[in-house]
Amino acid sequence: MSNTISPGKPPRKSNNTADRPRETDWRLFLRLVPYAKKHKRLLAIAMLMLVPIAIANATQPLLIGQAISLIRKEPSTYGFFQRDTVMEGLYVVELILLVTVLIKLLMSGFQGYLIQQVGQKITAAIRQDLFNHVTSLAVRFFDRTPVGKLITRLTSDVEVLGDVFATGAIGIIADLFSMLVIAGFMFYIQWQLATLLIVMLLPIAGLIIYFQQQYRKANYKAREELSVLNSQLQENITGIRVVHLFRREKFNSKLFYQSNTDYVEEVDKTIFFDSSVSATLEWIALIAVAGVLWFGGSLLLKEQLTFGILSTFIFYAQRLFEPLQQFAEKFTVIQAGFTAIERVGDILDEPIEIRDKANSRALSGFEFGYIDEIIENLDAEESNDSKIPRGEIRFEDVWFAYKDDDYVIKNLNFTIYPGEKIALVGPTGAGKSSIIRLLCRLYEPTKGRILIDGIDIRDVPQAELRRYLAVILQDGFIFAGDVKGNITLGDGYTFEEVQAAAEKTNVSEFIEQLPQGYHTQLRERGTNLSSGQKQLLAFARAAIRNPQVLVLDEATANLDVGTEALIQAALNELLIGRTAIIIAHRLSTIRNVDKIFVLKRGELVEQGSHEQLVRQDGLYATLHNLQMLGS
Ligand SMILES: Nc1ncnc2c1ncn2[C@@H]1O[C@H](COP(=O)(O)OP(=O)(O)OP(=O)(O)O)[C@@H](O)[C@H]1O
Repeated sequence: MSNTISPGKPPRKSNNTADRPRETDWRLFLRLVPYAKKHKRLLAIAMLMLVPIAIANATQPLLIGQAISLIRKEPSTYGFFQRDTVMEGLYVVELILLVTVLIKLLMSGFQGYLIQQVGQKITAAIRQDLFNHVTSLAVRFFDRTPVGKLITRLTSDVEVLGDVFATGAIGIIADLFSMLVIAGFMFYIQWQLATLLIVMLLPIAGLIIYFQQQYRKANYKAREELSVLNSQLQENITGIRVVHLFRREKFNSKLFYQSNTDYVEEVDKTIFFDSSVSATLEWIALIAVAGVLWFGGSLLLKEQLTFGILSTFIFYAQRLFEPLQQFAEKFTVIQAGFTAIERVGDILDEPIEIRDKANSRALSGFEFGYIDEIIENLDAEESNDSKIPRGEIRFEDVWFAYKDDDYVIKNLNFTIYPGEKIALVGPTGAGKSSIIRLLCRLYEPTKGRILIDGIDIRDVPQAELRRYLAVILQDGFIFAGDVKGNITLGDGYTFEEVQAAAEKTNVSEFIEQLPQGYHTQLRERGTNLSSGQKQLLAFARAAIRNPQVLVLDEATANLDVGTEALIQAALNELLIGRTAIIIAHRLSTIRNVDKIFVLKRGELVEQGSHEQLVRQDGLYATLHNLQMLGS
């Protein structure tokens, strides 16, 4: 067996942490298109309704102007309204006005409902995609991303996106369309006044766009500060016991105060830009009316304009700026929505570092279902032991760094043969758990490769690899749900299989003592179980999966001596014909393994049986002697 202890040259690592450029609004908007496409029909109906709504909207000022022209018997009165009496003409005007009001009222309401419905569906789809994406990301991503930050993006950012639809802010599209129709009507009726209003509109639109951009920047920062705030909250809640035990309340409160103040400062900036937009629009609408009165008045005096048309334009001046004013109201929500798409997009764009190879079979001759076959063979092995032994693990020139060139595993070469029981020992931080993480492909080696039964683990689908290997950690993680669910973890095992797995690992007695046995509800993170009890469940969880390789990372550290002996007896049975890797600090627990690998600062410095290593008088012997002294 090859075992290269001398370290080679560390491999070079590429630095690919280039900043992603900020996306434009248009590109952000396009991100929603694939989601919107799924609701084409509903959206098409909503968009079609824009036409009658906008026409009804633009007709109303015209009708009011016509009523005035009728009363004043002006030449600008349309022939259609010139009836036998003025009153009759007015009735017609009012009737049409009523129809336009009804169209606007009913259609706007229905359109708003449709858009909100689609919006909520889109938001739900984005939330689902985010969840699926986040849970597929490599562990490395979670090392560098605080949980609170992720939770903010998954909950409140997605919620903000939902608000864009829920508050009707999306109606801005209808408002903009209305502006276009109004502009068309104005030019048709009186081009000079129409030009005046459009000329006033353009610089204001520019100013609004400027404020909008500033608001976006400030809002992005505010959301970042909120993430920091949430990370702190999350950290304090999950670590509440340590906070109390070490009296960190005041100290943490000060830290929180700082983050809270930073957040408020950023929010203040967003309020400033938001108010600037509202204020600008408030006075510009009045100036537009004044402009129409001044210019229209002079035309009227020269008898180039009638009172009817002047009144129509006064209404148009208001209507034209109305969408912009509404924009100001919806502005905050829309901009916050863009920030949310940007932040959510950042996560969705995060590449999935560890993927299954699309054509793994072609690359390595690996057959999909390989692990299934092994498991079948394992079942059969109990009665028939003529099968080829499997469960060989080989590390070939493996290097690994969590970040940059800070290698925690250096030039590792070893082979674990089928059915062998191996122990990894070494001082704290030597890299024992990192080896396990690499073996399960939670991280990829920076250099070198890991083989199971001669196949590179990168060529094995992750789901199969992780069924092939079962890992029991010191902290058995518990999900909210019952005991049975925490053993099956959503796989379709029957109740009998769950019971059998628990019996096989000697944990059935403990489960049956729980208030409702296998149906006892466990709280999130298993707060109603002791650390040892959580570990016991982890054994049943591993056993039911019938793994070929079992990894125990300080798996019995939380158990009392009696329970540990019981589990050990069960393990001895379970491990027959299977490969095992055991990490243990208490060297007495691993005395009987086939081989012990001794690690020091990521390097394999010694290997052999307990007796051989004690005789060798190296690091293992020192650790062993120290423990003997202590006991
Ligand atoms: N997620 C991580 N990001 C960065 N560095 C890490 C990470 N996890 C572990 N390390 C570093 O890698 C080195 C090896 O850690 P590892 O957990 O493999 O040690 P170990 O031998 O299992 O230690 P212990 O006996 O204390 O469990 C340590 O120096 C540790 O600081």
